[in-house]
Amino acid sequence: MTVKVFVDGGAGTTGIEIVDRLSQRGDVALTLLSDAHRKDSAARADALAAADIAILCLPDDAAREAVALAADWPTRFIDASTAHRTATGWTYGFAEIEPDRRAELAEARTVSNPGCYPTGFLALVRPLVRAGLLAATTPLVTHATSGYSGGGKAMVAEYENGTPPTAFRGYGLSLEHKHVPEMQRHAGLAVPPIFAPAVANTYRGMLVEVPLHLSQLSGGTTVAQVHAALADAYAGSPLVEVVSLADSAALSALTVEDVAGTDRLKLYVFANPRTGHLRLAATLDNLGKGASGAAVQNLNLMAGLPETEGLRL
Ligand SMILES: NC(=O)C1=CN([C@@H]2O[C@H](COP(=O)(O)OP(=O)(O)OC[C@H]3O[C@@H](n4cnc5c(N)ncnc54)[C@H](OP(=O)(O)O)[C@@H]3O)[C@@H](O)[C@H]2O)C=CC1
Ligand SMILES: CC(=O)N[C@@H](CCC(=O)OP(=O)(O)O)C(=O)O
Repeated sequence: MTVKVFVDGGAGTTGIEIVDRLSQRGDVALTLLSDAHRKDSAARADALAAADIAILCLPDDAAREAVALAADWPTRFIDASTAHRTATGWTYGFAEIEPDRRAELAEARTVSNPGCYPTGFLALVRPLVRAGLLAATTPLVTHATSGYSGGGKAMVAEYENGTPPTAFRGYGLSLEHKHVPEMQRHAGLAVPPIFAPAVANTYRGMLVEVPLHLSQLSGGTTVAQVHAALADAYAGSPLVEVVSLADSAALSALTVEDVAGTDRLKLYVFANPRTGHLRLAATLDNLGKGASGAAVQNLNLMAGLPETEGLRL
C-alpha cells in the first residue's frame, strides 16, 4: 500500500524534518510544491485534493485556510499548528496519552499534532490525573526550555544572523502563552497551569519540568506510586521511556539536548523523600516527538503502517 501525502509548508523548519523522515520510504508517495507554487492557493488546493493525508506545517491562519480549501474532498489532515488543538471534531494526536488514542487515530479524519511543550507537560501530568493521584483542581506550574528551532525560521535566523545570541532567555511573560489551553484541556485540569517557557542557545531539544510537593498529591501518595503511574501509562511504548527512580537519582544533571536528534520522549521523577519535594521532568526534541516525529507517528497510525516507521529511535 502506498499513502499519498502532501506536506503543506514543506519548506519550513517542521516541514523539512517531516520530508526528511518520509522521503526514503516506499510506502509513502510524497507531494511537495515548488518554491514558485508553495503559497499559491490553487496549487495547494489541487495537492490537497489529490492527497490521502495532508500534513500542515504552517502558521495557524494558513492551516485553517488549507482545511477550508479541501472542504469538498475526503482528504485527511494532520495539523502541526496550534489552530485545531482544542477544536471540536479534531483528534488530539498524542498516541500515548490515552489508552484508546491509537485506535481513535487509526479512524480519525482530522488530527491535531500536539505542541512541543504540551507534549512534555501532558506526558508527566495526564497519567497522574487519570490515576487519581493529582486532583484536577491542583494549581500547577511548569518551567520549560526549548532549542531555538522551536521558534521556526524567524527565530533560527535571529540566532544565526551573526549577532551574539542570548544564552538563555525566559519569555511568555504575559502568562498568556498559546499552549496553556491545550495543556489544561488534555491534562483534564480545572485550573490552567502557570507556564514559564524559555529559549536556550542550542538548535534543538527541550526540557519540561513540573515541580510538585508530595502534599499536593492525594493523601498518602508516595514517590513510588507517582513513578509507577507513569511507568504503567507508557509500558510497552516504543518512544516514551520512564527512567527508573534509581537511574534518575544517579544523575547530577539533565540537559535540553538529552534526546535531541531523536523522536523519543524520556520522563524522569526526581525526589527527596525527606522534604517531600518532587521534580517531574520530560526531555524531547522540539522537532522530534515535539513536532515532526509525532506527525510521522500519527501518519503511520492513521494509514495503518508500522507505528515507528521512518522515526528516529
Ligand atoms: N518549530 C517547532 O519546533 C514546532 C513548530 N510547530 C508548528 O508547526 C507550524 C510550522 O512551524 P515552523 O516549521 O516552526 O515554522 P516556519 O516558519 O519554519 O515554517 C512555516 C512555513 O510555512 C510557510 N507558509 C507561511 N504561510 C504560508 C501559506 N499561506 N501557504 C503556504 N505556506 C506558507 C512558510 O513560508 P515562508 O517562510 O516563505 O513564509 C514556511 O516555509 C507552526 O504552526 C508551529 O506552531 C509545532 C511544534 C514545534
Ligand atoms: C521557542 C519558541 O518560540 N517556541 C514556540 C512554540 C513552538 C511552536 O511554535 O510550536 P507549537 O505549534 O507547538 O506552538 C513558542 O513558544 O511560541
